[in-house]
Amino acid sequence: MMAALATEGLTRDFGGFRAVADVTLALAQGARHAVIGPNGAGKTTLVNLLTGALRPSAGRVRLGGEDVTALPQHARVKRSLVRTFQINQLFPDLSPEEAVTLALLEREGLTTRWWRPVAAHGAVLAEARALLDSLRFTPAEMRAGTRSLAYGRQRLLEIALALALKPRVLLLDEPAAGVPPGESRAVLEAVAALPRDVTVLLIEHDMDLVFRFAERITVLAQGAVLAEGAPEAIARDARVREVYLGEATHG
Ligand SMILES: Nc1ncnc2c1ncn2[C@@H]1O[C@H](COP(=O)(O)OP(=O)(O)OP(=O)(O)O)[C@@H](O)[C@H]1O
Repeated sequence: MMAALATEGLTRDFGGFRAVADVTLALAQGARHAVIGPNGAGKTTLVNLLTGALRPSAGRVRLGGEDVTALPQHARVKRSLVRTFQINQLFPDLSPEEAVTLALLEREGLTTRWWRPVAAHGAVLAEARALLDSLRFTPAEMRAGTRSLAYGRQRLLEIALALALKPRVLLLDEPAAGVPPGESRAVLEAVAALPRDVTVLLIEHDMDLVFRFAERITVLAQGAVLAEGAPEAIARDARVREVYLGEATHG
C-alpha cells in the first residue's frame, strides 16, 4: 500500500554537524506512529524537514506518493500535511467554538465575511461544535474564553484547529508538553480516538504517553534511526534502553 507519509534517506547538516542522518520512514494510511529519542536526537529538525520549514541536505519527503521535497510549507498544508499550531497567544479572548469556526471558515475560503458574527454561520458553528465534541470538550468549555481553559484543554484546542484544516497527515510535536500528568492522558486519548482517515505522527518526550498511543515507534539517536518497531519490541530493545529509556530512568 502507498504510504501516507514517507521519507527516503532524509538528511540535514548544519555546517559540519549532521542533525538528521539518512532517515527512512513510512507511515501507512491511518498509522499511529511515534518518533522518540533523547535530547538532541534530531526530532525537531525532522519535523521541520517534514513540514517544509527546513530543506534537507539530501533525501526526499513523499506525501501520499507525491514527492513534496521541493515544496514550501503552505503547499504541503494544501496537500493535507498539517502540524499543530502554538495558538496560545493567538486567540486568548475567543472561545474554542469561535476559534474553530474561524479556522473552518478560513478553510472554506469564507473569511472575507469574517466581520459577521461567528454565530451567523450556523452550519459551520455546528461543525465546530462537533469537532470539539469529538475531542471531548464539554459545551461549557466550548464557550469559555480560551485563556480560562485548563492547559491541557488549550493544547487540545490547538489540535482542533489543525483538524479544522482536514489533514490527511497530522504532525503532533509534543502535544502534552507542559500539561500536568493528570490532563496529558486525556489529550492523547482524544488524539488516539481520531478517525483513521487521519494518519498521526507523534513526536513526544513522555514515554508513558508514547507507549499508550503508538502502534509503531521509531527511535532516533544522534540523528539516525536506531530502531523501529511495535511498542513491545522497542521497550525490550537493549540499544533503545541504553540511549533513551536509561536516560529517562536515570536522568
Ligand atoms: N539551526 C541549527 N543550527 C545548528 N545546529 C542545530 C540547529 N538546529 C538543531 N541543531 C542541532 O541539531 C541537533 C538536533 O536538534 P533537534 O532540536 O532536532 O533535536 P531534538 O531531538 O528535537 O531535541 P530536543 O528533544 O532537545 O528538542 C542538536 O544537536 C542541535 O543542537
